[in-house]
Amino acid sequence: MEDSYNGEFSGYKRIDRFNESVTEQISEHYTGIIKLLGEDVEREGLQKTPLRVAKAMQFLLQGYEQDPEAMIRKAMFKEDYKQMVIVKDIEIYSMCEHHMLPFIGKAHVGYIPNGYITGLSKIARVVDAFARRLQVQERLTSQIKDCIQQTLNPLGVAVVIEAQHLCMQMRGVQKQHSVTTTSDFTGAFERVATREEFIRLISSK
Ligand SMILES: Nc1nc2c(ncn2[C@@H]2O[C@H](COP(=O)(O)OP(=O)(O)OP(=O)(O)O)[C@@H](O)[C@H]2O)c(=O)[nH]1
Ligand SMILES: [Zn+2]
Repeated sequence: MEDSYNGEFSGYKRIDRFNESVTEQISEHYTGIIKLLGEDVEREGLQKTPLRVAKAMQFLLQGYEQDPEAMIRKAMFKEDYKQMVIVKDIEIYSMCEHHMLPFIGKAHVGYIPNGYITGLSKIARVVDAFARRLQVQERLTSQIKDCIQQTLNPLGVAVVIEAQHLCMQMRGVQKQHSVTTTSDFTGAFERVATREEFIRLISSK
């Protein structure tokens, strides 16, 4: 999808234009899938649906085209601040790799700088870049943590994700209200007191 990048590489992909050949191929597959599911792909409402779905799926899974480490590395600033930085309530729209159905929730990310801070928006961009892939919630949590640890080399990183999985709500076990919480920590957050401070801060309204 070479032609879908902005000129200067910064880790982001332009999301308003997709590679035409890939879009066309995905679209053809969806035409087949819709037919196999018993629908008439020629009827008016469905004529453009395979194309729309092809674009939607590429949007939802655009994380493969992004480089989360590059996003942070281009916005690292020297700073002596050594207290906790927390970005909480970052919306997550990810796709369960088992059923290709969404899981939706919030990520809370904290780190304790060790000479460098990063732009706050970059934390949310890193979350998005990993979320917009076929995922399990556990791996998503760890990938966000590893990315921040490897780039900023902070004194510690903490990531908590709370999410609802449509594969458990719309189908399968059909539990409408279940919420899954995952967490992963490094460094200073392995100390109970530090971790508890983080949990207290992300729990406050
Ligand atoms: N650990 C984990 N499991 C997930 C996640 N998303 C979906 N799942 C689970 O993946 C499992 C796949 O189990 P399978 O038995 O292979 O699939 P299935 O027959 O469709 O399972 P049911 O959903 O129970 O009907 C299910 O238990 C899902 O709930 C996730 O992010 N993490
Ligand atoms: Zn699933």
